[in-house]
Amino acid sequence: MTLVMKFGGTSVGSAAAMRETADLILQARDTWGDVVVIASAMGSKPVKVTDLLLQGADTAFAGDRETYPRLAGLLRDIHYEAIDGLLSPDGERQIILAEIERFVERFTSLCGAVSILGELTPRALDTISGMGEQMSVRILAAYLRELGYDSEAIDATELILTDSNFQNATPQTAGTRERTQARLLPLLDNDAIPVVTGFIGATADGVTTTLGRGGSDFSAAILGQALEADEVWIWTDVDGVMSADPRLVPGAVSIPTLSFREVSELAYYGAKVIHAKTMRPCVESGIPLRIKNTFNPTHPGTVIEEDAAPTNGALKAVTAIKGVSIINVDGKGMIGVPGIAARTFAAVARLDVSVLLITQASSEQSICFIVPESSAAAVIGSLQHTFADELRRRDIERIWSRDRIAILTIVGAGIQTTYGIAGRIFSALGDNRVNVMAIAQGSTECGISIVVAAEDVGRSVEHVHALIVNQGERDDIETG
Ligand SMILES: Nc1ncnc2c1ncn2[C@@H]1O[C@H](COP(=O)(O)OP(=O)(O)O)[C@@H](O)[C@H]1O
Ligand SMILES: N[C@@H](CC(=O)OP(=O)(O)O)C(=O)O
Repeated sequence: MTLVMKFGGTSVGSAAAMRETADLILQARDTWGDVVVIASAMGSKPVKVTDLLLQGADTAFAGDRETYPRLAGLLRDIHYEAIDGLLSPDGERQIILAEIERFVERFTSLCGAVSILGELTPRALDTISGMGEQMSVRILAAYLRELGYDSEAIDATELILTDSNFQNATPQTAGTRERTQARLLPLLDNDAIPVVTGFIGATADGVTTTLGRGGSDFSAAILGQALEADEVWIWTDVDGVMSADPRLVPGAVSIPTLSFREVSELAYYGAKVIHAKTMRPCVESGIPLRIKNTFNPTHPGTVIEEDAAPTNGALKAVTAIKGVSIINVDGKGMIGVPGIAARTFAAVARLDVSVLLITQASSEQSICFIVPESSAAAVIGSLQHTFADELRRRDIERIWSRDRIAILTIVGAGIQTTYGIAGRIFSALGDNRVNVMAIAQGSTECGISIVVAAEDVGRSVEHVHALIVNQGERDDIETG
């Protein structure tokens, strides 16, 4: 039996966390036989190594030559402290310290080059930001060896073949399968434990790419699919997927079972606990996914599979994304004119901006959609250019945006089929003076997304969450 286990930044964030992680790896190995480990960059909150690497690159690009050397020192300290806590002086300590030192020097010289050239390409950003995982896997694998187990740190640049869409690369399934099986199966046959970098892959030319922020979960699913694993487990710092972000809602409860569709909707609309792309390889290969807490491993966490248990109540979780803008294209001259929507979204697509939610008034007098706040001005410019004639003729009266918007998403498989659900949600918001600016039924039909002003989002999450936990007697949501 093969189990792929991914450990997030907090699970490898310190020597103590890495000890817990190593215990979990060895226990799983006793039960499953073959275990493949994926690790993220060290990230004991609030300091995430990936953030430090990106900050170094960004400040160097801005011409600041003081910050990246300071960050290099911090990177060295974080990794050296873990090494000192895990590896003995008569073991591999010096060798691994020297390996980390080489990465720190590389970071410093790459940032130096960025500051001199005044150029920071997405390709350079991927090389720099992927180094956190390259450092953490070397420490974890060395610690497993120190405990007496055969283990090898592997850069996923050897396994995950991607396109060259730097920062958000797409894996190529066939090439990845071939490389992964060729590299990992012999190790597993020899009872070794591969410890693979999350987050990164490489183009056919061997250039490092990254799979998008939080992408180590996706790495685990990609490797699970490539190895035809029996299950993929994501180890993090909470008891699975919860009814809301526990950092925002202290009363959030763990959800024992969810379907792939429900989790995809939650992840897409901001639940950071799992990366939105993780589900696809698992769905394609029918591999169940489990989310568990490294720091509370006896808790069963959340199991995600196609046939999740039917729900008693309809609502399971609420999530929110901030930092988005609403864009409106309004005009009576749009009524019944074919192609307005197509031209609107073509204008957005030209900017490579992703649209998070769309609604259209039934009279076709307005199209409204949501984009990241950072893209709003460019989107407005592109739409004004596209519809210059219609604006002149006043067929389109106004193209406008509003910043400081949030999307609230409520998920649950029974949401469409249970009477009164939408009414209860809107009453909860209305009774608490939250103005609803737009609504969309989730594309996967198990969610409702509601657009509200950013200042209302905290209250909205709180009151909708109260509805979730007060749905009466339920056995699909744990309340303890
Ligand atoms: N619905 C949710 N359920 C559980 N955790 C959530 C949810 N929404 C947001 N989170 C946040 O996701 C965090 C875990 O993701 P992340 O910080 O990326 O961990 P890791 O470093 O282990 O990948 C949790 O600490 C929690 O604050
Ligand atoms: N280290 C990368 C990838 C990742 O998935 O990290 P984590 O598992 O800690 O969220 C990031 O911060 O984006």
